[in-house]
Amino acid sequence: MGSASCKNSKSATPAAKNEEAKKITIGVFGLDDAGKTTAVKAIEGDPVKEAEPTIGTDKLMVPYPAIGKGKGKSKERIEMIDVGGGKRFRDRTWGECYDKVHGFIFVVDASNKSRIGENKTILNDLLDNSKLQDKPVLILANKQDKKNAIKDEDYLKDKLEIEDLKRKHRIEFCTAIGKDKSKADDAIRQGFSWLIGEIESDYQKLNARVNKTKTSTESKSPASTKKPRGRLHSEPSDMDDDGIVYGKSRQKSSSPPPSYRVLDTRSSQNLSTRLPQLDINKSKRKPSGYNTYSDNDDDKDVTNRSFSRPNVVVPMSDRTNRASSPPLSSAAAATAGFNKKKKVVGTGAVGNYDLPTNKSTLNEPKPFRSTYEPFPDDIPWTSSSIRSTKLDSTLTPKPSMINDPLKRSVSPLVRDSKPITSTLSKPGKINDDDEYGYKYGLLSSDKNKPSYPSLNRTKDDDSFKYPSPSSTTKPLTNLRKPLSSNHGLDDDDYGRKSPSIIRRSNLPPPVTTTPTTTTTAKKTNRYDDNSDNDNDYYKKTTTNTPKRLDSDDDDDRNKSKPYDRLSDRFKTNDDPYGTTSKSFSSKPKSRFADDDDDDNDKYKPAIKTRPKISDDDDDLPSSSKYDTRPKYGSDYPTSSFSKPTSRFKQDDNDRPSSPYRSTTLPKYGEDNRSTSLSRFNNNDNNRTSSTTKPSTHSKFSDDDDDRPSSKWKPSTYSKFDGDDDDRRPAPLSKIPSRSKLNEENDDDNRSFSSKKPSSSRFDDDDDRPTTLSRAPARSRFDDDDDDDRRPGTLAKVPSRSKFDDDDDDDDRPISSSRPSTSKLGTSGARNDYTSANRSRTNPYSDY
Ligand SMILES: Nc1nc2c(ncn2[C@@H]2O[C@H](COP(=O)(O)OP(=O)(O)OP(=O)(O)O)[C@@H](O)[C@H]2O)c(=O)[nH]1
Ligand SMILES: [Mg+2]
Repeated sequence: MGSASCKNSKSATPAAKNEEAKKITIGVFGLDDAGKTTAVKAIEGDPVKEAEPTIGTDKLMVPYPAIGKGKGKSKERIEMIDVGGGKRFRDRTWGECYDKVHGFIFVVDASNKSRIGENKTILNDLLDNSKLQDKPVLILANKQDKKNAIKDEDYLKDKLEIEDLKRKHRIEFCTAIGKDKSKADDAIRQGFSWLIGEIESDYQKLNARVNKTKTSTESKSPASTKKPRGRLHSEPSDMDDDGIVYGKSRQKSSSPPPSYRVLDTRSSQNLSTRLPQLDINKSKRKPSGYNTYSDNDDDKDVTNRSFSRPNVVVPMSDRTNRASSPPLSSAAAATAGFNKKKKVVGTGAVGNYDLPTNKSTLNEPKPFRSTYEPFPDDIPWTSSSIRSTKLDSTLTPKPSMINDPLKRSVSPLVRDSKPITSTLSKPGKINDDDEYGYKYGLLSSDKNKPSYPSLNRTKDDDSFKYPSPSSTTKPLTNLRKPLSSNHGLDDDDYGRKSPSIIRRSNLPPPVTTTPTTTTTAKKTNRYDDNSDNDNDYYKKTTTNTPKRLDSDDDDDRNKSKPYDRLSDRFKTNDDPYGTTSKSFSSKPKSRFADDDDDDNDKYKPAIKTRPKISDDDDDLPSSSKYDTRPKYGSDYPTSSFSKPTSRFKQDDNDRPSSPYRSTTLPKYGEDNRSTSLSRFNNNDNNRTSSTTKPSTHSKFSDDDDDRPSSKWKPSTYSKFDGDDDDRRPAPLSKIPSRSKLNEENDDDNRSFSSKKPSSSRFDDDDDRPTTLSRAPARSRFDDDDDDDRRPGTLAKVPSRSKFDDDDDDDDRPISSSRPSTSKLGTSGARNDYTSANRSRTNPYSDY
């Protein structure tokens, strides 16, 4: 590493001059998710299928292209400065590279037309920058493998507004993720060769500029003559290359890192004297799952790449939600005010707080916990107590309260309601649970909105990449929102405002049996299996459930006179979606129908009126009264209702369950097991695997049987139910991965937990109900924040690729699922996933 730099041409010997002539530094710029890293890796000869989002800057050496005489045959290397494309990086770190490069590459995701305007702005800013003036530029119109990619040069130039570009430039239409693993796409190679050739042709001039800048920098900071070792890019500076004065705001550890690299032109020493000391090393945490980042400052870890990731300095504002964050040292405290204003300390930081390092396992749950931690869990929430509470009208949580996070946090009663919702077997409660998760975990959808711009491929994906407390919750939010919005259940879910009354009144006389109907429903019903699973799960795990259900039912009965059977109310659900319409087009509805079924009868009056065939309740003790269940046998698609909720319930184990999965799965009609999902079926064992578990039980397990589980049960359970603690926003791992939803490939399910699964799922319901495989919603996220996308990590998550193909246009919704994947520690998984998806389509368009 570091070959690029530091020689002063004036003092070089002839031999050194030759050597020096070979030192070329190329900057690689472009928006996040454009494919910069992928392109660089291709040039390096180490192609990757799924590059991690770049944080800060990354340097690596690539072979000299095979141009000129003997070029490419030597050991000469060209330094590539691969920058993170996130907005924060663009704003702060890019500028540090401008004067170091002899030329640059600008990578454009040609398939993402929605960001073409952004590309135009960024590119023109680069072209207008004096530090890059007259430096040759290679524009790579990447992702040509995607069908909607811009392939016309004139068109692209027009869009980028570079028709009149005078400087040396070239546009290559390429596919960075080449098919040939051994070599880069020809267009990339040719373009790179051209670029190097142009630089060589004007090397003296260009190199003089580079050296001049270096000399200038060195003279400013005597300390640099000592060649302190440290992070190249993360070193704070008083002024960035763009002239932004950070001055005191750029704080860093007073004690220089163990090593400073030769290339570091910043004076860490000066900084240390100027700035308050912040002993951040002690609090340094290595983000789990983050593959590329090395916490170790020691150069021993340095191979041919350097990361600019600085020690994590969490902005005070961010720390507020992180109970586990280590206390600030006195020095840190002294600078806290400043940090608070700036939010970012140090250059590297471009995102300090964007970095995954901010998060730790300890931190994850804190944010949302804080709201209700004050309320001890010592309250014996037994089923009976819950029951009694529920019965007590005064204690019954009102939808408004439930929905209002503030109220909940303040009122013990509200909190109490939480357990109720989570534990009660009513189907509607499921919604509540979701609500709960939504409200608390994600309430912050805005507040917690990940601030890891570059990390995420998708806007919201930040959390994926780098799961943080806030980020973790996000998925839920997304998930929940769509549901509620679609069905108008948002806040009313809880309200099962005695929908039963409505039902009962409206329902026709109960149909005792319609075996045929049942059968049909089963086939068509995608949730069939799911329900079964849930049942199994509950059998084993929850003993009280039946009771609760009963009691609940009883309540309903009390209210409703007309009911002959509990099953009646459920039946309605089945009919509409199960028996009558099997087409997936109806899926969206059916999904929700299932979820809501009970509570939501009000929403589906039509359905309710239909004769009820199903015995959801059958198994339940209460059902005995009605005794409907045996009639339909195991085939009955009970699961559909409970499914959504049940999923969460089973999340006990940290595995990311994806509630959505059900939506994606086409298989509901038939034997669940036969479907790809089958792996999840019934295996109790599956639970052991984090990813599969949730899905397995709730959705897929098949107990076709009638066992006494109530369909509602699933619904009633909140995702978090299983774990007492789980009600709170689960850690990322728990959160259903969006990937699951999308997954066309069963295999990939486990690998990702995505934040946004839920939302996506609903988005497309109408449009593409039929194919489970699709990642429905992704588009919806795409546009949210261009910059922000990608959870920071994790999310870059793996998942992004999944979405890509669905909509070429949308392209990446957000970042990141990457992070999440990596964070999850399943980088491999992510890769798998991406690769699998990639074959289909473009992973993420929007970053
Ligand atoms: N379909 C397709 N996907 C690509 C291509 N090149 C890159 N990608 C994908 O685009 C995503 C982003 O690639 P990266 O190389 O990480 O993009 P980047 O510009 O380095 O992103 P940041 O580091 O966040 O700035 C990854 O999922 C890649 O697999 C391509 O030619 N075709
Ligand atoms: Mg990158």
